[in-house]
Amino acid sequence: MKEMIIATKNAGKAKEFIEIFSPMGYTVKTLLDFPDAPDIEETGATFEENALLKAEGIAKYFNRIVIADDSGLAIDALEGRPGVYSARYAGESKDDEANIAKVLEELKEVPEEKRTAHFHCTLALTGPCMEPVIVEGMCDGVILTEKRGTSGFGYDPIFYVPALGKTMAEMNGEEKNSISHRGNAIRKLREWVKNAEGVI
Ligand SMILES: O=c1[nH]c(=O)c2ncn([C@@H]3O[C@H](COP(=O)(O)OP(=O)(O)OP(=O)(O)O)[C@@H](O)[C@H]3O)c2[nH]1
Ligand SMILES: [Mg+2]
Repeated sequence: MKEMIIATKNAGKAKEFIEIFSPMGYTVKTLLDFPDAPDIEETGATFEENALLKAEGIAKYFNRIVIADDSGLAIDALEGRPGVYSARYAGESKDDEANIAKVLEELKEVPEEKRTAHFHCTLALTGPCMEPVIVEGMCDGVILTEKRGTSGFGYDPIFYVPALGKTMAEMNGEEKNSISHRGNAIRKLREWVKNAEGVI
């Protein structure tokens, strides 16, 4: 069995990587399976810098190829915030509910037509003796005034995708992966992974 390591401790991301890579015959492991793996500080100013920091740190620890994901929500009316701070927007405890509450409070006076937003996902794949591969995916949406749906994670309940007429938390895994920033980025990497079979 082929095994792939995703350098993430986020269970929501882990589920989405498993959904996409399992049908390709990969057993997907994440850092939730390796509690002793080091914590990599996300000190970068961009998604790409943070994805690279996580991928390089964890590839060195395992001495093998890994993939890292740095992602977040950029809200136009908030000049792109929370951006790279999406996970810890309301504090270091990384509380999804508190993050949503903070965004809704900040957008309180903002009318529907100005509540446009975008999810970004940057993936970095790297390992010993190779140049990193970087891909990006995006998804456009609108921030609602209250939560809808219970699936997914993070800001999914307030992120409405006009193309499907649902919030990301109202979609099943297949629907979300078909249009999401992460799904779009993983599909770009999938070609690279197919061509590198036997190396990963
Ligand atoms: O509603 C959402 N649906 C998504 O599909 C999604 N993707 C990212 N995000 C938000 O952006 C942060 C990433 O920050 P992040 O890349 O640093 O990841 P993280 O700290 O959660 O885990 P790790 O991979 O670093 O271990 C996450 O925590 C979420 O708040 C999402 N929210
Ligand atoms: Mg993080």
